[in-house]
Amino acid sequence: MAEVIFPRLALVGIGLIGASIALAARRAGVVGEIVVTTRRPETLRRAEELCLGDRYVSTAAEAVADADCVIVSVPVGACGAVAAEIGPRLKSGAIVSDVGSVKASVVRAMQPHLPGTVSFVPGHPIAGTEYSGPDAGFAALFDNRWCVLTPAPEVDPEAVTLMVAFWRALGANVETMSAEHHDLVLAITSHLPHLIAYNIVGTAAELEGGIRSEVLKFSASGFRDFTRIAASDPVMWRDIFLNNKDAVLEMLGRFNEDLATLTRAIRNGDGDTLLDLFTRTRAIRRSIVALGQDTAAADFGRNDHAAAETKRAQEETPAD
Ligand SMILES: NC(=O)c1ccc[n+]([C@@H]2O[C@H](COP(=O)([O-])OP(=O)(O)OC[C@H]3O[C@@H](n4cnc5c(N)ncnc54)[C@H](O)[C@@H]3O)[C@@H](O)[C@H]2O)c1
Ligand SMILES: O=C(O)C(=O)C[C@]1(C(=O)O)C=C[C@@H](O)C=C1
Repeated sequence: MAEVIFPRLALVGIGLIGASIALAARRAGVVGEIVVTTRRPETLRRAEELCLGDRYVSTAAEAVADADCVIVSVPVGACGAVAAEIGPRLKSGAIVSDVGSVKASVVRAMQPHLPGTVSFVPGHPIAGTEYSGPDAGFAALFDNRWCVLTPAPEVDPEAVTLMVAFWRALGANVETMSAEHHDLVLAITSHLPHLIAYNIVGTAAELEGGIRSEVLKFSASGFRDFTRIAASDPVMWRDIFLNNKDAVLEMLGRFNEDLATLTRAIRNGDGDTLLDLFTRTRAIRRSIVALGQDTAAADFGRNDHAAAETKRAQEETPAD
């Protein structure tokens, strides 16, 4: 039996990530009691039906009382308001963390509301799917995925050690870095890919009637892969782009320059430029696969949900 790291864990927000933390923490046996709270009563009821926690309470302030660790798993734009609500109720010595996809703005929004008696260890598990809500959670989500922690240099190292141990127990590999560095890296590896997916699916949707229906009919795996990403939660992604504006604009600027180079190569029939880039990008894909960053856990969960979604869509769509 694993050692309990946090006798009482409070989860504020119980969607895909909050639910997966609950399931993975239970699987690992590293928490005593899990207290769950979320904004909407129907989501809280659903979390209870799914047995994600031990206690379910209607306010974040109530949930965090006496918690050893509090993990906030709500859209990044809502983190500041949650911190303002829980700040006065936190136990002295507690650890507060989050899972937001953007770090610097979340730190700016949350830190001022947290008392000096608690340790703030912001986090971001780089693992997810395009699904949302408590039903989407699964215990293996973090297996062999990265979790980045961005504690300020003055944070109690003991608190950081506990959070590292917690995420490792959940299956993740952990690295610490500054919030600003995290935001720059994630702008290119996660945020820009989502922007491109939203844009290409939007462009296809704007095509005139005849072509548009053919795009849907003949959507082969290339376009289909983009539609998966473009199905990700709209509120979550609105908040990410609004909160990582500078880093995303920096990467978008570089992207646009490189796209102009490709545009010119196609116009000029410059096959060497195309071949050179495509050869280098294939090598990158192969090294990512070799590192084991593209497999197993998340795909397992995603495929389960994808199969369920396909079945649902088939049942709901009348054959014509
Ligand atoms: N989905 C992913 O792939 C992924 C991966 C890593 C990190 N994240 C980050 O995790 C966080 C949660 O994402 P998720 O995918 O679990 O989302 P989700 O939509 O599945 O769940 C969000 C939860 O937050 C609650 N919530 C929503 N708005 C709120 C508000 N204004 N105030 C309080 N609670 C509110 C919801 O009721 C729900 O319980 C986000 O910050 C996101 O950036 C997401
Ligand atoms: O796999 C997916 O569906 C994801 O988009 C997950 C993904 C990512 O971009 O890798 C999305 C946002 C999170 O902050 C972390 C992970």
